[in-house]
Amino acid sequence: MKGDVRTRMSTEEADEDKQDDLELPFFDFATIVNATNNFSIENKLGEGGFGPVYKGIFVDGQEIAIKRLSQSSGQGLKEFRNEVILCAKLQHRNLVKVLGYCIKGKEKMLLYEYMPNKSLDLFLFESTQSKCLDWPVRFNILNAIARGLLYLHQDSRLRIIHRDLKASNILLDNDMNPKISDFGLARMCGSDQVEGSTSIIVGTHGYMAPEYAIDGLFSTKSDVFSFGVLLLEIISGKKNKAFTYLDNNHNLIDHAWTLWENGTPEKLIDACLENSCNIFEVVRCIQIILLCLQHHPNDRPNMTSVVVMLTSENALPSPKEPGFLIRRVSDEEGESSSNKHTSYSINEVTVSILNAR
Ligand SMILES: Nc1ncnc2c1ncn2[C@@H]1O[C@H](COP(=O)(O)OP(=O)(O)OP(=O)(O)O)[C@@H](O)[C@H]1O
Repeated sequence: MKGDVRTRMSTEEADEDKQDDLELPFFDFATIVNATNNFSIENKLGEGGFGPVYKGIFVDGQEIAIKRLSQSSGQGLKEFRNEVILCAKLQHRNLVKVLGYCIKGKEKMLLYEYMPNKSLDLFLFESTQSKCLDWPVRFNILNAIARGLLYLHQDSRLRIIHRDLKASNILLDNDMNPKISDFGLARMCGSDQVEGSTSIIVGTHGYMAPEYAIDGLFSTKSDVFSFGVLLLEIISGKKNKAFTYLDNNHNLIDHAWTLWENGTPEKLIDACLENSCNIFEVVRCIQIILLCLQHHPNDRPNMTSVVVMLTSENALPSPKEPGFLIRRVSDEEGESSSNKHTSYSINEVTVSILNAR
């Protein structure tokens, strides 16, 4: 890496914070302060559950994004190290590249490649982005996400379950190529292990598979469910969690299933795609989505099959009913942030199961 100057320790104190077993370059705090104009508000790109993200520019002109973990985020050194360790071992054109890290006292930061078009959610859901992404762009995005996820599940040195796949974790480069980001919640599993369980459910409402939201069981197939939700949002231009139709008990997954059963899946398609979409391709994608959203993990395809289905014209199986939908009571009462991480013990959570058929 060309940044020897940047990684050089400026103080003895910085040396103390360097974690020698982390395989990523260490950047000293002064370098980052300089690159972000002392974390100025003008440099702020956004804010997630773990803290603000800033744009930075190194003295040689290289642009970077810096995630500064807020001390109240709940992400401790353990999760931080988890993300750093995972990121160091992962390399794929559809995963965001992590350039290094910085720890100074209680400050913990991750440095990423800068993605000029920020995140997919801004294009799909924000009214400020007036430009409609046309179908070829969306189709490229969803195919590329599928390949990134396939790499995580099967082709990387490790087998990774992401656990927080969603539109705001898909970053877009200059040419609108997507890269999956945010590995803070990801879990490694051994070559034979395909699932795990936890009593602490972390993830994002609207994207969690039922077996994960209810029983804390996560697997590559719970990621496949989240991928299905993400695709549904890409095709409809609507946010699953925010979508309501006729009554509050009818969300986007339910709506998609109803349209499918009625033989009118094309009604799901984002209205602004009217002139750019290939209707057969989109309806095929909707069928793939519904296969990914099936209630039982074993019924869902793995990512190898999904990639094949997206790129071939082979006949597809018929989907069974989608998974249960979960909401916390506080959501129904109108939680202010629609995009917050949930982190709660399943014993404490009050869930209402919608569409329990
Ligand atoms: N590498 C990057 N390049 C450009 N913008 C980025 C980059 N990483 C993050 N951002 C911007 O910062 C915002 C916050 O990102 P972050 O990953 O912290 O949270 P999030 O995914 O939006 O939410 P959550 O933490 O709940 O998952 C993103 O939505 C995106 O707009």
